[in-house]
Amino acid sequence: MAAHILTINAGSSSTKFATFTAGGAPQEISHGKLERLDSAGAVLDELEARGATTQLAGIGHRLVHGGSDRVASELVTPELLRDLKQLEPLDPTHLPAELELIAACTERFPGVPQVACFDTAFHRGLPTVARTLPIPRRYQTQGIRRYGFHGISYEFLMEELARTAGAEVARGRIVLAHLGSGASMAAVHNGSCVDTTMGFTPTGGLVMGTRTGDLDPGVLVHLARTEKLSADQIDKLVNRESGLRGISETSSDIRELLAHESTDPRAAEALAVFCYQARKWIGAMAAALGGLDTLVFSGGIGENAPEIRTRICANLAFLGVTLDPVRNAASAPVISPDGSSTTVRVIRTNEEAMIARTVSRLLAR
Ligand SMILES: Nc1ncnc2c1ncn2[C@@H]1O[C@H](COP(=O)(O)OP(=O)(O)O)[C@@H](O)[C@H]1O
Ligand SMILES: CC(=O)OP(=O)(O)O
Ligand SMILES: [Mg+2]
Repeated sequence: MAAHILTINAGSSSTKFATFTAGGAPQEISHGKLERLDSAGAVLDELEARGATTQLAGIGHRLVHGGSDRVASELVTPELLRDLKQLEPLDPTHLPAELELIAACTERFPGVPQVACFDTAFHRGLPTVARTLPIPRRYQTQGIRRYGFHGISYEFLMEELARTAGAEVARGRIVLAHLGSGASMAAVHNGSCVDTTMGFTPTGGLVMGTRTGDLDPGVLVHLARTEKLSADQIDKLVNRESGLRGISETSSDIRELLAHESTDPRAAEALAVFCYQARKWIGAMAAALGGLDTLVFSGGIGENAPEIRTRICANLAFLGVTLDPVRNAASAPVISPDGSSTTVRVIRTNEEAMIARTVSRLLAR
């Protein structure tokens, strides 16, 4: 059996993995999804059982946070791991588990090169005006600023857009909407990201499955005082108990909320807030770009929920955004009518493929 590349994408709600051919453009051999497993060891046991770990030429990992210094993918070294360990408090939802997986791979597959791909790298060129958070300047030197996330997905979407719609379209004013259990948007012009909804952590921006997104900081001050919430309790509140789950009191999953919205007003309200906020953020990103040529829907929700896309795009005709109902219902590659001033697209993201391409490129050096 020929050597292959294994990619591991440890997201907040699941771990996705895939294997690809090594050498040349990576072709997918297999992929799968693991629901939450308790330990990195258990993840690797499962991958071994599924035959994903034989003949490894390299392993690629998604790392949600790379801090200020990691602006491109790189080979995993002990120094890199030491640096990343320092960043753990910035993203307790993703980073500790990701670093544990790398350590477990080092132990189990000694000598197999590993590559770290950072979600933050796509946003490295954010203009100062977009990356500056309005707190005292001294905190900037501690790295407190907007980073932006989902960058591996955005990189893939941009490559797909250039491949399917052409380089000129990919240079235009584009809003990429990655709507999954974590959700964010990026505003891209001339191939560079000029703004994004997530901030210092993946808790910011749009309302999500279990995360608040942007929230008046005064709410947390109030709760810290009245309920004496600790930092860990606030973390749990804003990352795991809020968003769609918090509003609906039942589920963080759009499918379940859609199934119950006619009988449960809380589910209906959660969906309404999600779609309203997504629409508002598209408007904000379009304002950052000075107009909109292409809107891309992606992620589990963006790719699979026509009803949600319809509700998000309602009232966006002033931006040139309209949907063709038949195309939208089919989740076609283009879901706007012919001749629209703004083209609305659905692109299935593939973070694993993007990671595999990166591993292949770095191993070829
Ligand atoms: N057919 C569907 N209709 C509506 N929502 C869907 C559908 N399939 C998936 N989703 C939504 O996508 C979310 C998961 O998105 P995904 O991008 O796979 O997640 P992750 O952020 O874990 O990578 C689910 O919580 C669910 O709300
Ligand atoms: C950055 C982020 O929120 O990732 P995910 O959607 O995979 O949780
Ligand atoms: Mg994801």
